[in-house]
Amino acid sequence: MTKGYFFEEVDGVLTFTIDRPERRNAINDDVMDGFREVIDYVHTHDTVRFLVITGTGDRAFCSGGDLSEFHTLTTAEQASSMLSKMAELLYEWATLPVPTIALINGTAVGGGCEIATACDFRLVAAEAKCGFIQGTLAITTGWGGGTYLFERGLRHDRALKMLVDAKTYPAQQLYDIGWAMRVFEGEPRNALEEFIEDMRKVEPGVHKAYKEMEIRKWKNAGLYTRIQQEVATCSLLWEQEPHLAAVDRFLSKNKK
Ligand SMILES: CC[C@H](C(=O)O)C(=O)SCCNC(=O)CCNC(=O)[C@H](O)C(C)(C)COP(=O)(O)OP(=O)(O)OC[C@H]1O[C@@H](n2cnc3c(N)ncnc32)[C@H](O)[C@@H]1OP(=O)(O)O
Repeated sequence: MTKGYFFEEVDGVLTFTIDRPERRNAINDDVMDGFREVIDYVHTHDTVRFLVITGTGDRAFCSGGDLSEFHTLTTAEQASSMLSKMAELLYEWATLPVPTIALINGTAVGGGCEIATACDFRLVAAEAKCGFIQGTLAITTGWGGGTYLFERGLRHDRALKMLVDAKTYPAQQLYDIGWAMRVFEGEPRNALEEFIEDMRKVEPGVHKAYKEMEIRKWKNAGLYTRIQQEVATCSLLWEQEPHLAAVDRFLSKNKK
């Protein structure tokens, strides 16, 4: 029985894999515990030069929060507890002293898009589609993904459109609007190695210093507080009838 994730360090590359293909790699509490473990691993192993996140299989990178588990959360307070837990983990992830790379092997929706946006780089498989579909469930992003998106340098109208469309975009469009840095064909691992080839030649201390530059900017811009406000907004929407009904519709559709 899998824990729902696994991670392995090979030649300085630490790869965290979400391993719940039967749920399109949805995030539940066990996988959140995996995020905790892998973040702690980075802080205690200076051999790690790059942190990569990907998903098992070729159907999905991550389908966001596990609706079959999180549908039991019906109040703003209950939602906030789960959302805050993942938002904290993603903030620690985003502020790690190594380059972080989302190796998007398949569909990334909802919180899956938020996780990818919390990474420094996004490499997207040519057949993958990604989207902040939270709006179809009558909520906003709630793990910090909307706040990170406005920090990633996309033209404002393109970033906002991604959120308010609440739909998936094909890989090429994700590249054209500046969310994806690479679109790749074939083996994800090959695309990753090509992407980090030049970075490997640079001292880790230089990477750490550049990450610290961005983290200082985020601290001056009150990023962490803005993420907490995003969580609060999502929590309030979470307990409203439109969200609760949308989740029930998804679950009853899939109970066929
Ligand atoms: C703040 C973040 C926020 C949160 O919840 O905390 C969110 O992430 S909101 C967004 C939540 N996620 C979704 O609404 C996505 C739901 N899933 C889908 O839209 C599709 O499954 C998709 C597009 C990811 C893949 O479609 P595909 O046709 O390839 O697969 P199926 O829909 O047939 O799904 C296969 C199987 O997986 C189960 N599944 C998929 N996603 C989830 C999920 N997020 N939570 C729980 N279970 C999920 C689905 O029910 C099917 O199960 P089965 O028992 O085989 O019917």
